Amino acid sequence: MSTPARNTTLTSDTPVGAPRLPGAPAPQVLSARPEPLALHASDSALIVVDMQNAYASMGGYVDSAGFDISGAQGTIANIARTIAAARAAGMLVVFLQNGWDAAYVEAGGPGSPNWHKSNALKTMRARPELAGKFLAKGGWDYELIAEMKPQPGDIVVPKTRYSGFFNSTLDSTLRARGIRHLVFTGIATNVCVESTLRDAFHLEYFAVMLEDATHELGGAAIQKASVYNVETFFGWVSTVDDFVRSFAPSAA
Ligand SMILES: NC(=O)N/C=C\C(=O)O
Repeated sequence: MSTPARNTTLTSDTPVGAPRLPGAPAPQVLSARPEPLALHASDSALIVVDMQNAYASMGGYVDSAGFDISGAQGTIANIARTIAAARAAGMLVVFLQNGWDAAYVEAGGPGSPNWHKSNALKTMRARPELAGKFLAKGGWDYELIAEMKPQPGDIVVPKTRYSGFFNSTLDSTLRARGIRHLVFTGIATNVCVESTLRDAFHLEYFAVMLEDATHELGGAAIQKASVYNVETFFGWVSTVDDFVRSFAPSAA
């Protein structure tokens, strides 16, 4: 028996996806790597991760903390296109919203690794003039960006850590609706998108990330590494064009 060469991505043309119940509608086939995915709008959700001023707007947390988000505008346009296609197809749209109460109790105190690793909390401690500004519920930084306002039928799930599944209603919200496939977009590819997608894998969801609808924190090599991780270990990788072609062909 031959073993695959190192760093070779195994591919196949046969679509994969969650088992289908008898009588379930025929799936769409989404072109993806390492193989196509078979999913239907009714058993899938579009997950829009943390498209808040903190992560996508100049003057927000990550910009103020020194990360380069100059490329985020293209990502915003691509996510808006994906949301429109999902809504047209009748696919559930879920917005994750990251942050804490205004007193930062939910952020954890010094006994929490989050208190030590969160660059929002660290930046506010280093620059007291910014205290209370980042990721606090009720503030501009916490708000979803103007281009991504939820519409009736969409669901907003607040979260307090990088993974959208941790201490949140996300899993029960999806299971109650029979969702088995998750389509990931948002910021940041290598932090909250990947953390949530990894947890999705462990919770038996089939997860696909639209690589041109995500933006990294840390540079192009980080984006590439995260895409590699998803494609090789945790799920599938596709593009906005392929998603729109599969679910809203008249908009493609
Ligand atoms: N939404 C994210 O990926 N967040 C990344 C870092 C942070 O929230 O500090």
